[in-house]
Amino acid sequence: MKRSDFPANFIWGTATSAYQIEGAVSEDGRGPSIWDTFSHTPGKTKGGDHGDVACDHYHRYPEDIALMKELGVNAYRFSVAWPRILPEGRGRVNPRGLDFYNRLVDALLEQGITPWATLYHWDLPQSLEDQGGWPSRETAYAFAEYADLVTRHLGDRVKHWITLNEPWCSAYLGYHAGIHAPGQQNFKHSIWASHHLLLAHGLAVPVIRRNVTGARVGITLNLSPGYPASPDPADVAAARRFDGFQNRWYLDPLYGLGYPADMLALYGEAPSVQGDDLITIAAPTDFLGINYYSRAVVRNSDLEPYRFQYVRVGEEHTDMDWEVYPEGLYDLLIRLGREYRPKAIYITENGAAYPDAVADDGGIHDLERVRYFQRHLALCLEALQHGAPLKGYFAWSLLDNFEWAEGYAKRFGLVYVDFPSQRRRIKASGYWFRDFLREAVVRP
Ligand SMILES: OC[C@H]1NNC[C@@H](O)[C@@H]1O
Repeated sequence: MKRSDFPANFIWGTATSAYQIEGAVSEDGRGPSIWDTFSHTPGKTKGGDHGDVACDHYHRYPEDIALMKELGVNAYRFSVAWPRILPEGRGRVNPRGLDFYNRLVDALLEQGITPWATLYHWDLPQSLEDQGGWPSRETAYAFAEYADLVTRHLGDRVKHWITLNEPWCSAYLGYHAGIHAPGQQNFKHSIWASHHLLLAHGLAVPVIRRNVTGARVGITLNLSPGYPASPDPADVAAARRFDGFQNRWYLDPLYGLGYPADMLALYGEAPSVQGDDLITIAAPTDFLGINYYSRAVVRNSDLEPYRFQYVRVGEEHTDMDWEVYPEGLYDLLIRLGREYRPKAIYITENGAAYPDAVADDGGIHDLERVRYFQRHLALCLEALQHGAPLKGYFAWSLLDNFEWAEGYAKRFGLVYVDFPSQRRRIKASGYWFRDFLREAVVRP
């Protein structure tokens, strides 16, 4: 499998997010986000890690763009930090926050790298959380105002917009499991949050189209194909419930099907739908972003409310203890193409954490990660050849960074970051990606 097997106009990028790499959390007028609060709450993150400095990308972005250039990517997916733009979430605008993204976008374009901007990658302004957060409908309206402001300022140069990153994580991990910010454990709030996140997306789509000539708008979901642990009908039904919990709860409303009836019955908890919400949420988009890491294998369980239990399978696992299962990406791409028929699909994240270390020769020989990318890209190609509308791939991540509750111990980067010194070193996987991308470049 080589680059030239893919369409010549296939997008090849790397991805990051603001809170995971920027640092400078109190600089140039940025306000606090729920992740500032959560990561500074004792016991919430491994080793008390937080994003105060992270990869210091706020100051080092020229060096990081030079790394993207060296890798040979033609696109870069980053997120805009809402609390940098609107420190209180609404109202007062912070011009220095806007200026950072102006400089970032200009520097990317100067290097011939197409900017892909995610408007929300989990760093909700704390003041909005204080007023109810995503369980409150007001937050969806605040998001639409934020999207309007940002796209009016960057839309002349940024044409690719992802409204939300992984609303499932924001709603479930943040409001029910409680392992992500804001750390609530309230099922009803997580259902309301999921609805207001989708509503926020739907409200923002027409705003982005109005502000950005030639906009390409989509959303990014973290989707996992679910497989039953056995052919037992109880396990098969559990896999269907997992699929509803993880995938269909978001895909169905986004593609005009409303919330899945089986899940509404299972939950016994209706989202706070009002008026034309479901029409708003199903606003036509130009692409579906997929973040794929692994599959889920589940069996039946009486554990309420989801009534499935994960089963650990497979011989090979990453440092996150996620099974390496590239076949799941193929299955997912084929299913989505057939069942939801998105105009286009982009893999907006795919990658793996491994316990990387600098070897005596100064290199980082992350050959497991090289294999991970090779195997997943091979199945991307197969899915594409079998009709999946796959148009691009973003490796997660450009840099080792703040892996949320896992802190800095989980390294996903193509580039190794020595955090005390902030020195960047391209890993073997980065050099592999570079050579893969160079293969099809027509030499003058
Ligand atoms: O866990 C790896 C990645 N998954 N998707 C969202 C990103 O912010 C994570 O770092």
